[in-house]
Amino acid sequence: MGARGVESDATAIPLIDLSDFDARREEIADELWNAATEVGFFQLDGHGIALEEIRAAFSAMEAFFSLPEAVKARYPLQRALNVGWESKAQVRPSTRTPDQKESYQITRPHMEGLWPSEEELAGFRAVMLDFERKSWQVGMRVLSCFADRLGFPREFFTEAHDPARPSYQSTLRLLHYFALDAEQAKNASVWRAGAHTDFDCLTLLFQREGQGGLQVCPGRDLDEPVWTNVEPREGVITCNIGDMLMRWSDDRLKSNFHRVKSPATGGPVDERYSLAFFCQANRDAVIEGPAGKYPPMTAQDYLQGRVNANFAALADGAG
Ligand SMILES: O=C(O)CCC(=O)C(=O)O
Ligand SMILES: [Fe+2]
Repeated sequence: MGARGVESDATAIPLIDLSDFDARREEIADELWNAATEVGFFQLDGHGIALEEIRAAFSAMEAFFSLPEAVKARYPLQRALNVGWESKAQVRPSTRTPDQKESYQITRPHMEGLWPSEEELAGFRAVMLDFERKSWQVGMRVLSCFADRLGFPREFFTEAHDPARPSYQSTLRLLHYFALDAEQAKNASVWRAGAHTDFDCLTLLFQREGQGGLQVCPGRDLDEPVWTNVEPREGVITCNIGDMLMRWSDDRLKSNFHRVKSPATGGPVDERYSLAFFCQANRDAVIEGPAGKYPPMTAQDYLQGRVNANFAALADGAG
């Protein structure tokens, strides 16, 4: 998975319009189900988050990452709680080198002492909390369609991702991929984000036009992966199914590999920003599929198992 691999644009990433949701629920649920069972990736339009709100979140994120390193370092990543700032600290089993990026994680119940002060960055906290809530609403809408199709009560996943509970662990992640000089850009072992699947139920990704690089590999077990570019479109949300929902659906919904490659321009590469919202079920939610394919497990134990497996893979040299 560390190699550059074959690239093709043969796989279409479905674009699904959520507008007029209540009246069109059945039709939308069909489209989401087909995309999630076949490709594992889809894009959303008509989702109700205004372009100005998305732009405001990107501006606030840029302002955060422009703070001096010494200020950002006051809010360091707390791995166990998935909050705070890291830089070049994420190593993937697929590449074994640190992703060339910095990120800042927001997980509502655990932010004490981790917000930059109003003097350091006025308005940041309010913009981000608002954006987190709006992203959550879109995520829950999509998950309610999967609940219908899986035979769960419609609000089943909304209750499992309840932000009012201390066990809430959905996360908004701000991502800044560094500019690369020509040497780094052509170095095959320099990765923006190495190939991985997400651990959560559903990921919502906001990208900027002209700042591409996300590639997906539909078909989880391919020995020879074929990578498809996901073109960024402003205002469109790119979604993927994560491992937690794959397990919860008895493997019917597909969590697929994806990565962020530096574009092969032959020269230096500009920086890139993206925003990801991870719908990750509350720690005490019990993951149990309708057909009982896997034994029940809490979301906390599930995630811990995944994190441990990643560390083990890094330690024993498996890719
Ligand atoms: O920045 C991107 O386009 C993708 C990020 C991603 O896959 C992740 O953070 O899990
Ligand atoms: Fe991801």
